[in-house]
Amino acid sequence: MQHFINVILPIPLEKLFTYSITKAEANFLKIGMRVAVPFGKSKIHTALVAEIHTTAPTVYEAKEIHQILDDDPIVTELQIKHWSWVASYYMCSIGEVFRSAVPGAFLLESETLILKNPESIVQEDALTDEEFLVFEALERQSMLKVQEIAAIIDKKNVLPILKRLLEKNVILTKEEVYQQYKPKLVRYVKLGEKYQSEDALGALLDSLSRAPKQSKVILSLFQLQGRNQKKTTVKELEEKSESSASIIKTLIDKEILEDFFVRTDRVVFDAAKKPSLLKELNEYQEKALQDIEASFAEKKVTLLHGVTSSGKTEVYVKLIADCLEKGQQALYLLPEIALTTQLIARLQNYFGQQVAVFHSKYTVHERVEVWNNVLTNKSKAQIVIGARSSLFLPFSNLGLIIVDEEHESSFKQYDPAPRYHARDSAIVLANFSNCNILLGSATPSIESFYNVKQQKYGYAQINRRFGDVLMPEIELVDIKELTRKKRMKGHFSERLLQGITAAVEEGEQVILFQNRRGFAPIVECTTCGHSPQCPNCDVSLTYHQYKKQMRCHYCSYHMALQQSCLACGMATLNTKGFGTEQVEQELQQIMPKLRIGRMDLDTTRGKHAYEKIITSFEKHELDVLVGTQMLTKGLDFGNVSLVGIMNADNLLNFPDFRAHERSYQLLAQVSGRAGRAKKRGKVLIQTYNPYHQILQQISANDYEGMYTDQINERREFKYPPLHRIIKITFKHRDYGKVEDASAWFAKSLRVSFADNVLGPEFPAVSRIRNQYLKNIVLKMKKDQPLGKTKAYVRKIERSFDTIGQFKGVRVIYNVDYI
Ligand SMILES: Nc1ncnc2c1ncn2[C@@H]1O[C@H](COP(=O)(O)OP(=O)(O)OP(=O)(O)O)[C@@H](O)[C@H]1O
Ligand SMILES: [Zn+2]
Repeated sequence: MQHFINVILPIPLEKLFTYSITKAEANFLKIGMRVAVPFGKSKIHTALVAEIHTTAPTVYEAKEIHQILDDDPIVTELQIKHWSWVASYYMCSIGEVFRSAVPGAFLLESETLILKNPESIVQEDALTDEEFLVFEALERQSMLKVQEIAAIIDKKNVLPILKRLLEKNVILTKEEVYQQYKPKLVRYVKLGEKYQSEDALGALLDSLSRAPKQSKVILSLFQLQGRNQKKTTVKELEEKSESSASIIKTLIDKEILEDFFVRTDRVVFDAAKKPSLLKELNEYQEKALQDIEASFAEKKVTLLHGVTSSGKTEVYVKLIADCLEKGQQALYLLPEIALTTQLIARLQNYFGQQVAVFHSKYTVHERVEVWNNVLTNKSKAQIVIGARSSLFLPFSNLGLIIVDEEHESSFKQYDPAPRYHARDSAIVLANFSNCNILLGSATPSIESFYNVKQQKYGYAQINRRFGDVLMPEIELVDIKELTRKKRMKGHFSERLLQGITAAVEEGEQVILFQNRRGFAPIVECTTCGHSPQCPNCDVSLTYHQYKKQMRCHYCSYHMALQQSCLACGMATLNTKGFGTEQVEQELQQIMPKLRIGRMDLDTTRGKHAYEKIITSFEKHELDVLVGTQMLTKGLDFGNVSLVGIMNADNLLNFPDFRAHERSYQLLAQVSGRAGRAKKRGKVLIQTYNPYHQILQQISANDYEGMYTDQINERREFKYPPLHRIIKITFKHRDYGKVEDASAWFAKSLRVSFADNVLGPEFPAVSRIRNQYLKNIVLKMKKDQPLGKTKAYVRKIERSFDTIGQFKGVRVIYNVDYI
């Protein structure tokens, strides 16, 4: 009898590929192990075993596998089941899900470039002979392909060796080097082990009396440590003792000093610190908790709808504690992990070292570590906090998923495939894992609230803020009149300036929100009307005053600000619109004494930049924080009494059927940062259109009213959650090709779906990085069988692929989203 495996290759192949294996291999292999397989012209790929069987493929002859890479599965069968759901629902291949789900180091192939990890301190005696050979080869040549390494050490089976070296942090794959984020190691010193006792120390100082420079180093170390009781870096010691690196090195060589390295950015929890007791819930939180538990008992997805600062996090903490008590794992999904230092600290405070953070910005090594800890159910990874990709971790005993801020649009991945929604995929994962799932938000998505209304989801509510602080008072400031009468100071109304002054005089803090970064979104010539465009994208360039640059926010294009118009040559360039940078600058001019900070993509690029701004605002080193929507995400500042929204209108006029819902959510979330701890907060919203329905609903805190309006609109215009949509995007450098390809596709779709096909239409930004884009939207009734529809669309795509004229046009699917 012959044996075969079907494997998942990390590439966009529609089908699993079959390879032949020996009987012994069949006995050894398990689903979820990796194998190295030949694919295409002499290429070796890492593939994942998905099925083991005895049926030979009919249309091709199965090749043999190259080798087995794992001793135990690294992926569970449940994951494979979940990944195939993701692939089929979001119309991509399971290989694409596999590729994005596992750390890059799991996917070595013959072409992968390997290099030495420059940050790592390698203990050579901890390496096996073979590992050492690889290490040595990389000392001589900085970068080698996997197949070259195989040749050097004369071994075909090189992948298992590389796998171990990756785990030991000795080597890196090339992709990793290109990651924008590099971990930083700081070098510290302490007194050597031998000199810890008084006697030994005395003897040492005596013996050093003839080496004044060395003894000065030792004395400086005492001074530094004595004063602040903390670890001393080599750099500090060098400066303090006015010595050189070589003197310190001599002392280290003599084992009088000992150096050690600490990663500065890793989320480490002080093991010595005792976890805090959970807070006692108030009666509203308690009631919500009971409702959630009752709903869990009925196996329902449950929505916790609690106003901002109602203490939802403490309810999650209770549920997590219960889950751990049952010996199960908990997953805490967040929209953007970079923005959550506050939350991580809060959870570590309760659960100590059981909290693991999974983060795409972490090194491969760290991601592999979390992966393995989750797989083997280590105590270090009982709670995983992570952004959307942590959904793909190898949980073996998942008891609870929390989707915090479930309404957030960043749960949707747009590029590359899988173009999935993490909340919806989490619901399916919970179902497959038979575990509880809680969605939480102060402003639930229309979809989730609809499911509550349909009684598909359970529901729990907290209507008041913790500590009975009132919801902030919201005031709309009509700036249309003020602008006409020229009574604005820059972009500030008198009312807003008064508010800021009053708050700051009381020793309170202010948050100002503007939805655009940069100084001004558009530069326009007042003579000829020309405004500089990005040469690669169909958008105007944004003016950034600080760098005196015009920048494209879609690609990285930038140019120096021109003195005169490129079209007509007149020196009449003017800015239109405004961004956070301008808000900051104007306010500083109006109130020079104010301490103002700014938080947007431009000020938070460095790894710690974000944390720094938050911390200095928390410590009240700043009076005012100006920022983009980064400010909205779950921040908890006690001293903010005023939130100012500079201009609500640009949010509302977005060309997306979710624009009004999003505006409501965004405004409610920013407003929610005001008055959280003691006294009632105030929100001032500047707008040209105070009668806009959404602004009225925001002022009245009327979520239900907003929901009713939106659901009616969605019903009328056939949008989710009442209808399903698939957006099909066509992409190519050639304008004409995109036109023809999309027209052909739309015509084919119309044969079956008639009026339910919209477009093709160019999106608002119809060219990005020199690629033209055109969209078709397919709408479906809820009861129309989804699988059949998708299969039909795929069939059209297959015919499309055979048409030579459309070669190279990319077809991209987005399900449920536009
Ligand atoms: N039971 C409790 N005992 C003491 N303090 C509490 C309790 N519940 C909440 N708090 C405090 O109230 C504040 C608001 O709570 P929390 O941040 O959990 O609200 P939230 O509902 O998650 O808000 P948002 O949706 O705006 O992020 C926090 O500072 C928190 O420490
Ligand atoms: Zn561009």
